[in-house]
Amino acid sequence: MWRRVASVSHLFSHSKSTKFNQGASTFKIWETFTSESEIPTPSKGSPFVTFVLGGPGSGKGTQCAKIVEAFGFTHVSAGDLLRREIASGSAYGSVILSTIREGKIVPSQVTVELIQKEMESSDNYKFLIDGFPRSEENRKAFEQTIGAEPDVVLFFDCPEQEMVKRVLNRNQGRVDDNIDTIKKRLEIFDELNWPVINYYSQRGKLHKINAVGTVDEIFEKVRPIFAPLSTLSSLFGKDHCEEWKFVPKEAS
Ligand SMILES: Nc1ncnc2c1ncn2[C@@H]1O[C@H](COP(=O)(O)OP(=O)(O)O)[C@@H](O)[C@H]1O
Ligand SMILES: Nc1ccn([C@H]2C[C@H](O)[C@@H](COP(=O)(O)OP(=O)(O)O)O2)c(=O)n1
Repeated sequence: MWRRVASVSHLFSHSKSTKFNQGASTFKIWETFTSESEIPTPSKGSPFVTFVLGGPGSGKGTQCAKIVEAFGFTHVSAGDLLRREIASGSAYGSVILSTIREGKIVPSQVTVELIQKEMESSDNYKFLIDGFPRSEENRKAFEQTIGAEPDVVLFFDCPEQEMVKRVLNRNQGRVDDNIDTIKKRLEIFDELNWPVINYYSQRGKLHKINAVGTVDEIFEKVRPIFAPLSTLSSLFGKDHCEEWKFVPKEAS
């Protein structure tokens, strides 16, 4: 589905101590990583995908905004896409609304289709997929439909009490930000999201982040995970984004 116009992926396959000569200077990249398994290694022909996991109110959306600002990702929030679909009055709208109201998970086919459209309409190659996958069914549907594995998986680990407090204070008028629906969402999170978290943990892709603290404190734990991407920018300048640009297959 995706084609890389030109690739610099070979840079990602070096170990953390690789040195690059640039003029008089020698750059060492990946030094913020502590192990090989933490190095993002986008595969040829795929977008660079980061899944952002965590319970309701754990701060996923807040941290995504910081990552977008610092590292130029495109933020694709599954919850926002579903809410947009409801607002658009589409055929799926009423089913999505009642599912969200009950604190349940919308069928994967619907969510993956919305994510796919959003990715295909973007010029970017770096995506933060926020609030997805929320279940093994979500995960498998994405892999089958989009044909991509995530390069990085973030998991914002937050105590339940803190999540409840944050959601009740969110004040965005969401139909699911009330105590009854939150209880249900937390139950569903416990039941369906842990298998996904364990799956990526076993594959060495999971970055578990303690989500308690100020927004800036938490972001300082997130920043090193993406540092190699900004090292690439400083080595190659903004044009490297163009080199990585993805175009839909049909247009190639
Ligand atoms: N570190 C934090 N400390 C306190 N409140 C936070 C923190 N991060 C986010 N929030 C607030 O908590 C609420 C939920 O955050 P949000 O990013 O929307 O969570 P999620 O996307 O995981 O549901 C928002 O009102 C947000 O402003
Ligand atoms: N992969 C997803 C993501 C969200 N949803 C639905 C169910 C969720 O309770 C709502 C809101 O999701 P959103 O990620 O915006 O909110 P929280 O992280 O739960 O605060 O959307 C879904 O069905 N499937």
